[in-house]
Amino acid sequence: MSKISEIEAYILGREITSAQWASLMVLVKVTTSDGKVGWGETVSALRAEAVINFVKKINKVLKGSDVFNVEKNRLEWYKHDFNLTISLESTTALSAVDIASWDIIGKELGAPLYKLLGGKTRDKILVYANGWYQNCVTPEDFAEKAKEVIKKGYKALKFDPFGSNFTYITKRGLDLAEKRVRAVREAVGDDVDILIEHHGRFNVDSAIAIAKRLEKYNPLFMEEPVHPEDIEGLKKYRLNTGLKIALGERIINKNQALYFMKEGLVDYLQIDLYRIGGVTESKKVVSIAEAFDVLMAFHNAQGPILNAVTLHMDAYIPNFLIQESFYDWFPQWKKDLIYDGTPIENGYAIIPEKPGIGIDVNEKMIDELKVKGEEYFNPEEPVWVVKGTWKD
Ligand SMILES: O=C(O)[C@H](O)[C@@H](O)[C@H](O)[C@H](O)CO
Ligand SMILES: [Mg+2]
Repeated sequence: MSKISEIEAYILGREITSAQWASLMVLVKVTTSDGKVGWGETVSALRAEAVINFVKKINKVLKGSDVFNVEKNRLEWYKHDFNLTISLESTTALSAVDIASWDIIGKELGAPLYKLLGGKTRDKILVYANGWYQNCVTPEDFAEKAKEVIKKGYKALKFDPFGSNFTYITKRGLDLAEKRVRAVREAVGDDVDILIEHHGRFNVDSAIAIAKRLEKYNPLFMEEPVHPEDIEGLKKYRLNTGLKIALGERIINKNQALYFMKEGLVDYLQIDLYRIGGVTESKKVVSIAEAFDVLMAFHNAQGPILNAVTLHMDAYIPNFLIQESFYDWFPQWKKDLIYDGTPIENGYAIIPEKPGIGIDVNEKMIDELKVKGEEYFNPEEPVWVVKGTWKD
């Protein structure tokens, strides 16, 4: 039996790049009694230290457990934690341990993760670019950077054109957002999909005004148009607009996901393996989504291990729309950490084929990348924006 002998977690980072949250990652290492190692990764947005503490608690609960028993191990933590399904810190810590466990399981069985999940429904993964618009302020800035994205072969790109507008969008803010979107649409042409990111920061009347102004540019979807807890607003948005709604990156349990689908409030579900419980829980949500004809567009905005494991989910699921990718805009150390193991080719990601998650971690880099002290914080710009875009 492959018993879990040690679960470790480190905050890794170097310089602040495309955004603060993208400049850190929490790396989780699971080691078994027979020396097998699995890698997981989880959230860092202002919670890195808290998540590390939860991983230490999970280590206490799961040490000695069989790494293959992913359901039992989850239930064991659920039994002890009492708040697993309502605590982001707890669910992200467990998610990383779950991802690392599946990495070991694949290595033990000599199979890439997608083969354990359901094989290949697609041979490569259509991706959309994010992170490409760092420091873009004017419409010309956005157009110029968008052209570079298309030159790399991407067929879709996402961006947040709303600057520092929050809750209520001003007329000036709406005019400038439209100019930015129009500039991108003109730069990329009609055959490339543009996806609008709101970062869940508007009241519903602003979100509806935005939809009415931007629908002529035919966005593939409108992501998190209203504040994430504003269910009544989302219902009103659904009644007043015809655009597709994408959401889910903040969902931390399958019951929340079910609610949005049961109420018809989501077209494209963006759960993230690092928030909802890793591979084990994501598999369940994918099946619920399939039953509601909801397509998957996994959120994937952290680091290279999370990116790789998400590609295995994309490989097998029947209800796939498109995959988010920051890969080409990762700080170099994130690519070097996995020997640049999951490159994007002409707008598609290649599915890793080696056993487990299918990437190798450059362990020699870990010590040098360990962040000492407090996470970086910039009071001028929220942690979740692409750096240098909280401007009008
Ligand atoms: O859709 C996305 O990729 C996310 O909204 C990112 O833009 C966030 O900034 C990040 O997830 C914060 O942790
Ligand atoms: Mg988002």
